[in-house]
Amino acid sequence: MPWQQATIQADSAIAEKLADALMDIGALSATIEDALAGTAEEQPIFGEPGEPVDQLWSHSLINALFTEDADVALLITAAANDCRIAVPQYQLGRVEEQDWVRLTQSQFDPIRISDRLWITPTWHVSPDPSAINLQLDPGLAFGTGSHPTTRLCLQWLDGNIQGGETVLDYGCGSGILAIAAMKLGAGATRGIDIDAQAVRASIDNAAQNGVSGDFGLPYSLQPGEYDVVLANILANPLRMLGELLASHVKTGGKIVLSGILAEQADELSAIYAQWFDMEPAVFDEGWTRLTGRKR
Ligand SMILES: C[S@@+](CC[C@H](N)C(=O)[O-])C[C@H]1O[C@@H](n2cnc3c(N)ncnc32)[C@H](O)[C@@H]1O
Repeated sequence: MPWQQATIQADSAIAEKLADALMDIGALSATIEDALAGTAEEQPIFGEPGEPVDQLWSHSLINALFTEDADVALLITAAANDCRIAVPQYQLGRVEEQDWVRLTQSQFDPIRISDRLWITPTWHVSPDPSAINLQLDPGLAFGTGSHPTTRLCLQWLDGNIQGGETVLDYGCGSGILAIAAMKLGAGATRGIDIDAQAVRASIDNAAQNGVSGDFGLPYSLQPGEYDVVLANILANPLRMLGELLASHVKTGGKIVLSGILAEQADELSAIYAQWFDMEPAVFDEGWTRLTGRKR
């Protein structure tokens, strides 16, 4: 069944309200994007829990999907009336029925972390069968290896795990870091996440990869010290979790922090310097990895 797609130009001040009104009035979906995406004027916007983003792009586009028989002109007019704005300019197109699973899968290729470490979706043949291949499919939990924050941690693991280290992955998401650590030879490994769905995904992904990490919610984390603690979360939780994370690192052990924007690096490094001898930050696409050795 094909659908009708309206691409609507919207003032940033009204884009969110108009998208909501379109949904209320019968659109199947309504997403907002940067009208300048893919150009030099593209405007990245990052949000943090507890710091809601009240800003949209200066030029926004709403992509709204409607059934084949919907009177799109009438619906957009009604939504505009709801928002008390003039009927916006829009273009109408058709979205044909496709094999959506295949289309989605075609967007995920194997990711090379290093010569010996690859992240490969299950439907792909591994590019190098002799390498360490993590089989991970995109799912509901964060962590497919494509995001710079994850990649920075995987590169650290690849360069630093020698064998037998105990590892805590705090904010494990898909479990990718814990699983990579185990595949690289780490010893007892624990993964923690506040999201029960992430814990479930980590358990499933570990089984898929033939390793058996111990994953759970934060309350299940017992006092104990690890050789390596990884936390790819975001600056705000990392600010608050410093003391807790430090308490789980052995003297001489390592902390690896990611999910930090480049401009937040100095501040976060100063916080963790209370417990760790911090090392120079490493940057990738505007994101930062911080590492330190526990005193
Ligand atoms: C950016 S994802 C990282 C996932 C994975 N470790 C990776 O590197 O790709 C952050 C994860 O941290 C979890 N998280 C956020 N705040 C947390 C907290 N205070 N305690 C535990 N987990 C948290 C989120 O649910 C999410 O799964």
